[in-house]
Parts: sequence; C-alpha cells; structure tokens
Amino acid sequence: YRAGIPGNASYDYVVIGGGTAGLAIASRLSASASVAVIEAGGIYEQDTGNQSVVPYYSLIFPFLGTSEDHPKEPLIDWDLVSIPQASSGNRRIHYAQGKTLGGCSAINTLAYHRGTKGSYQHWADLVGDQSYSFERLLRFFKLTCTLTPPDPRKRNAPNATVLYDPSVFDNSLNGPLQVSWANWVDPASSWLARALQAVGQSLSPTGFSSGKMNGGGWVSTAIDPKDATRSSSEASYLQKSGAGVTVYLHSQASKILFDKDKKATGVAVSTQDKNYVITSKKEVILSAGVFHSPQLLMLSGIGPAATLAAHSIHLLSNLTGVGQNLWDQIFVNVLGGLDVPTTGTYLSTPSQRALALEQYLTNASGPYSSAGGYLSFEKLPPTHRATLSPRTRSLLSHFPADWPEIEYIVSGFPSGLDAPSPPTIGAIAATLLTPSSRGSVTISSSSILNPPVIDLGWLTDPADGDVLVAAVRRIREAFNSSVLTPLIAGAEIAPGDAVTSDMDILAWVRQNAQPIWHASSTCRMGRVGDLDAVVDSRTRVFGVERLRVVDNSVVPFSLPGHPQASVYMLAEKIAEDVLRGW
Ligand SMILES: Cc1cc2nc3c(=O)[nH]c(=O)nc-3n(C[C@H](O)[C@H](O)[C@H](O)COP(=O)(O)OP(=O)(O)OC[C@H]3O[C@@H](n4cnc5c(N)ncnc54)[C@H](O)[C@@H]3O)c2cc1C
Repeated sequence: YRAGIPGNASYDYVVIGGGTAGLAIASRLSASASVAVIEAGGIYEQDTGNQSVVPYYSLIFPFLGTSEDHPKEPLIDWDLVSIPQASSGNRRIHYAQGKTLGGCSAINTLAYHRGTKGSYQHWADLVGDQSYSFERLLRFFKLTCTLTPPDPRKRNAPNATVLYDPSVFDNSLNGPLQVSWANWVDPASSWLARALQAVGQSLSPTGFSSGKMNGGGWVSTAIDPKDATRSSSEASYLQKSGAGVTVYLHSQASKILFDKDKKATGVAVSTQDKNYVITSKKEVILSAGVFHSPQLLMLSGIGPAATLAAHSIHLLSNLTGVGQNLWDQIFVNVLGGLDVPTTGTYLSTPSQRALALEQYLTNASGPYSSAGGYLSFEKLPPTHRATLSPRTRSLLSHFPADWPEIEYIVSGFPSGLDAPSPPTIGAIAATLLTPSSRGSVTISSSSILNPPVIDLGWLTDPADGDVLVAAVRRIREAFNSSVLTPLIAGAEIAPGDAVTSDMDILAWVRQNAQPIWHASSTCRMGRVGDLDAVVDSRTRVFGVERLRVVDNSVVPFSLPGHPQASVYMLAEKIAEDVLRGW
C-alpha cells in the first residue's frame, strides 16, 4: 500500500477507519479501484512494538484496565470512558478500542471462531435477506483466512487435544488472515477445562467455526504460526494489498460530505495541523467501529432529528436508530487458588524469561506464543434454568435453539504469594451471551473532537443479573468438582465463601462485571421501514446515497461468542456487493 500525504485528493472509494473491517474491505476493493483509507491512529508495530505483536502480551496490556483511572496508552487506544453505569455500581467503564491500523484487531485477544447456524439464520430473517444464512456466508468466511492445523509437538500438552472441522476452511483461497492454534498450553487452564468437562460440558467434536457452539474446546486464534505474531487486519489484508490502497495516518474524519441530492461525495479530514478533503468518485464506506461510526453519522446529519437539532446539525436523514440498540456482552470472573503452575509462572524470573524468549524466537512456541485458549459454551442446564424468573426464561426462549447462553473462559495468573499460599489464581469467567439490556451512543457537541457519549446499559434489564447469578453457581460446581479437589488451595477468592445468597451474588456481579469488548449493533441492519434500522442488508445507509457502514456496528445483535471472524466475513461479503454495483 501507499502512504497518503495529507491534502485534497480523489479516489474511487474512501474508507473511514483502517480497522478490522475497514482494511479488509479496502484491500478487496483495491483489486479493481483506487481506495483511500482514513485512519485516526498510526502503526501499532512501530508505536507499541512487542506489546501488540507478541500474543502473550494481549492478555496483560495494562491499558485494558476498565476503571476510570486505568493506565493510558494513547498511541493505540481511544481512551473511551462510559457514563456512570447506574445498574453496575455507578462505575464509569474504560472501554478499550483500537486507535491504530488494524483497529481492534490490533489490540484484541486473538480468539477466532464463528457464530451458530441459528444465529446467522436469525440475522437473515431479521433483515429479510437469506444471503445471511450460515450456508451462504460460509463462502465469505472461507475467503477471509488460511488455517494452519495445531502442532501437537509444539503444544506439548497431551491433555489439550484440539478437535475441529477442517471442511469449513479452504486454504486454496489464500485468505489473508492467519488462523492457527497456540503453540503452548497453560497448565492451569487445562485443569480448569477438565473441571468444566466434569460438570457436563464435554469437548465439542467440531470446534466453534462450523456453525456449532456447544461444549468446550481449545479455540483457534488469529496468530501467524510462522513466527507466532498477531495476525491483525493490518498484518494480513493490508500487507497483502497492492498500490491500490492509499492510507492516511493520524488523520481523523470529521464529517461525511454530501451534495444537494444527498449523495456522499467525500470526507472532511483533519490532522494535527491541516484540514483537507478526500473526494470519493463512487462511495464512502464508514468503518469507524461501534462507537465512532454512529458518532460520525450524527455529525454528518444522519441520526435522531432531536439529537441533531440540539447540536444545530443540519438534518439529512432522520434515523432514530443511529447510536441505539447497543448490545454488550459482559463477564464476571470466579477465582480460586490452584496448586498448579500457570503461564505467568514460567515468566517470573529473568532466567525463565530468557528461556521462554529463546523458545519463542527459535521455535515460535512457549509461553510468549499463546494468548490463552479454552472456551466452553452452554445453555444453562435444567437445574440452573429452574432458578431463573419466568420472565427471564421467557426472554431466553426467544434466542435460537443453538445459541448458548453462557461462555466460560478459563485462565490463570500467578498469585505472587509465597508458600503455603497457592502459586496460581485460577479463573473461570462467565460471559453473558444473551444480554437483554441495551445501551446507546450519542454526541455531546457537533465536533469530532468531543468523544462519543457512551451508555453501556449494563444490567439494566433484571434478566441479565438473573442469568449471571445462575452462571456463577454453575462455575462453583466446576471448582467443586472432584477433578480439582487435589489442586484447590484455600477458600474461594472471588466472590468468596461469604457471598452465597442470590441477592449477594447479584450485588457482587453489579460491582465486578467487566467488558469483553464485543459491543455491537449501534447502526443496526434491518429492513426498509424497520423502526430503528440504519442500514439495509447491503449496508447502505437509509435516506442518503453512496454511503455504507461496514463494521461491527451494523451487525443487528451481538452474535454469540467472539465477533472478529464475522466482522471480516461481513467485509468480504459487502466488498463483493460493492464491486457488483449492488
Ligand atoms: C481488548 C479487546 C479484546 C477483544 N478480543 C477479541 C477476541 O479475542 N476475538 C474476537 O473475535 N473479538 C475480540 N474483540 C472484538 C473485536 O476485535 C472487534 O469487535 C472488532 O475488531 C471490531 O471491528 P470493527 O471493524 O467494527 O472496528 P475497529 O476494528 O475498532 O475499527 C475502527 C477503526 O476506525 C478508526 N476510527 C474511528 N473513528 C475514526 C475517525 N473519525 N477517523 C478516522 N479513523 C477513525 C479507529 O481508529 C479504528 O482503527 C476484542 C476487542 C477488544 C477491544
């Protein structure tokens, strides 16, 4: 690709945001057109080096802290902070979002998998377009990536067998994203995985990329196995694209420009010392992510009329759904002391780190090469379901039959304490995959310089607390299973043995819920005439022309599990629509 020099210029397509979807679609369009990418950040490999490239560090980035006073990393994070979450301890949540080429794919935790067949069918039915069925999306999923099978020799963990379905990948397509399995297994995680299996969550025979998410498995990751480095949209799609893509770095789009017929004609851009306009001969594609895409639509005259009027913004299209319908999955970690080592244990002294570094550099393996890995999905079993209120059960019944309600994620970290204290703190997280609460994004001024105003809406619907309380009890079963009896050391660390009643567990959940950074749906896709729809099924924005939104903000709901595989898929699908002139 080429580096753009700030100043007026013209291209066939202008993509706002060089993130996950933005670079994938820009790269595909550039095969037959000129494409400009406007990206507010820089190049993460230069700006934060090993931290953003080496898989292990993605688990311990200090700036992923979620409290208001988290350590800052302005070179790659937007430093967005929500408004106080009234139903979640009145906390203001720092919600990390990548501000760099690659966007969130440059800072995420690398898990790669797809949603369930039922979830894509629900998408297809909701938007009235059967091309969103899993069978028809599979072609686009296959286009995105190249799969490298697990290497048992390097993983060196006989009790961490990987099961997956190779038929849903097609390496002959030479997909840019590298998908593989980590060349290291965390011992604590493999024990916690066995504990989940012991309470009935058996190993899935297919893994999680063939439209099924039921049971446990070692998840595939966006890691390039050749050197165990992050495969972001920048390291994959952009690096593979030719001179057809021109990237403007440290350049913030401040407004989408339209002619008198409401056709998008380009983008107003500002750098620290220059304002300029990039004109689009064909289309503008907005890929600024779940918080900034709705912000930019509103600043450009597309959104709820009342909001725009309040900030004296000229109204082009009154779309009440812009910034609404925010879905966010949240998680809580149940913690217990474990008498087994964990990945961090192998990195706690200078000589261990030197050894690990040698393994990493010579063999692309060892503790540094992995970003974790065991996930387990389930619908709550009948005994736990029985504890939910009738209303909660009714809300859950509206999700497709194959849509899991909880994702359990296992991990461990060194306790840092000397014996007789346990060396490891083992964690099983419960992530809520069926949130009923909704948040929103709005603006506080007509200027791009003011960040979007984010209300995550966490736990505002009682159903979400209800389900998470049941999930905490379920995790306690796993910690109490006989598999862990010889390894458990001491009392439960969190929530702690004193927290037993539903009311107390719920209070703890409200204080301790964390983001898993999967927010979506703030510019949701829908049918013409749907009350809060913002784009149609080809992601064209209602009420204007030559403008699409392509990122996780248009996905109509948070798909179960981790979204990046579907974001790449969507970029491939819409690139094909654009090139066909649809
Ligand atoms: C910490 C973290 C961990 C995660 N872990 C996982 C995981 O393990 N697996 C998984 O599947 N998903 C994970 N996710 C979620 C996933 O990465 C995101 O949902 C997905 O990458 C979003 O892609 P996007 O294209 O919608 O937006 P982004 O990738 O965020 O791209 C938006 C881009 O637009 C740019 N931008 C914004 N505003 C402007 C502007 N005005 N002008 C110019 N540029 C602008 C941004 O800088 C950014 O580069 C994680 C996310 C985070 C933050």
